[in-house]
Amino acid sequence: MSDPTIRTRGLTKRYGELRAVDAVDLEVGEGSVYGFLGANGSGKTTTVRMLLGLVLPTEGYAEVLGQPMPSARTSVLPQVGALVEGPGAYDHLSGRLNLALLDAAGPDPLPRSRRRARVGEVLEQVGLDPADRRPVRAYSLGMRQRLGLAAALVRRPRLLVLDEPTNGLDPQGISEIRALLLALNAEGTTIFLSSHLLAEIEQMCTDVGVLDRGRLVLQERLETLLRPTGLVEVHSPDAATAARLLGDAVVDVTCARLLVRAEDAASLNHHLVTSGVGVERLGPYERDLEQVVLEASSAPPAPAELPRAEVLSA
Ligand SMILES: Nc1ncnc2c1ncn2[C@@H]1O[C@H](COP(=O)(O)OP(=O)(O)OP(=O)(O)O)[C@@H](O)[C@H]1O
Repeated sequence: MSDPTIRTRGLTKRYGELRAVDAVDLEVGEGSVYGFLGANGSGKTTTVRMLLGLVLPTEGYAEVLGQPMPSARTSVLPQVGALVEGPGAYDHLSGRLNLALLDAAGPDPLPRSRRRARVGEVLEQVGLDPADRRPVRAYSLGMRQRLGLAAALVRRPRLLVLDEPTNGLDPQGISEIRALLLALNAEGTTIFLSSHLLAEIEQMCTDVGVLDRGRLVLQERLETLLRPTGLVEVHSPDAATAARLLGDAVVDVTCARLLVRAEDAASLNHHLVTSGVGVERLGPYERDLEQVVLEASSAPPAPAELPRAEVLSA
C-alpha cells in the first residue's frame, strides 16, 4: 500500500487547560475521500489548521504528502488546495480577478493566457459565471463558498483539504459540489473534508474519522462501518423474559428492545414465540452512520450533571 497522504501521530493542541485536539493519529490513504466528523467545538478546524501549518501543535507531528508539517510547508502547500472557514477574498474585486491574483501569486511557470483559461475553467467547474463582473461584496454566502472552492482548485492540487465545504449552500448547491468533488476524486485527487453533516459524509466518503472533544474515537472505512452487524433486533413487551431465555446471545437490552446475536431471524422468532415470549417486531439490526457515530462518541452527561432547566424539560 502507498504511503498515506496525511498521517499524524499524537497530534495535540492545548489552549491553556483545554486539549482542543488530543493525541490524534490520523491516517488518510491516497485516493480516498476522508470525512472528518465531530460536533461543534470537537477540534476539527484546529486539526485542519495544524495539517496546513497554520497552527503549531503543542505535541505530536503531522505529515502531509509524505513530508513533515509545518517544516516542509513551502514544498507541500503548492500541492494542496485548502478551504478553511470563511474563505477570504478582496470584496471590491470580481471573483475572476480574485482568482487571477491568487493564481499569479503561485509558483507555476505558466504563460498568462494559460492561467487566464484555467481561472475561467475553474469558475465554471464550481458553478460561477466567469463573465460575472460584480464585486465579491455582492455575492451570496453560497457564491463565496463556491469561490473559496475555486481558489482551492485552481492549481489542480493532489490533495484537497476542505473545512465545511458546503456551508451556506442550498440542497441543489450541495449536490452540485458533491458531484464535483467526486469527479475530482475519480481523477485521483485525495479529499479530506470536515463536516458536521452526517448525510453529506455518508453519501460521498470512503473513510470516516470521528472527533469527540478533541479525541479521535473512530477511524474506519465507511463500508466496514455499515457492514451487516450479524445481530437481530427484537422488540418485545417481555424483554426481561426473552433476555433470560436467550442468555449469552443477547448483546444489549434497552427497555423493550434486545439485540441478539443470531444466524437466522426467522428461527429466533419461532424460538421466542414457541417459548411464550411476545414479539412485537423483529428483524436484522442495521446501523446508519448516525448510530455508528453516536455509539462511538461519549455518552451525554447523566441527568445529575445537566443544568436544572434541562432536567425539568427532559
Ligand atoms: N485560538 C484559540 N484559543 C482558545 N481556544 C480555542 C482557539 N481555537 C479553538 N479553540 C477551542 O478549541 C476547541 C475546538 O475548536 P475547533 O474550532 O477546532 O472545533 P470545530 O470542531 O472545528 O468546531 P466548529 O464545527 O464549531 O467549527 C473549542 O473549544 C474552541 O473554543
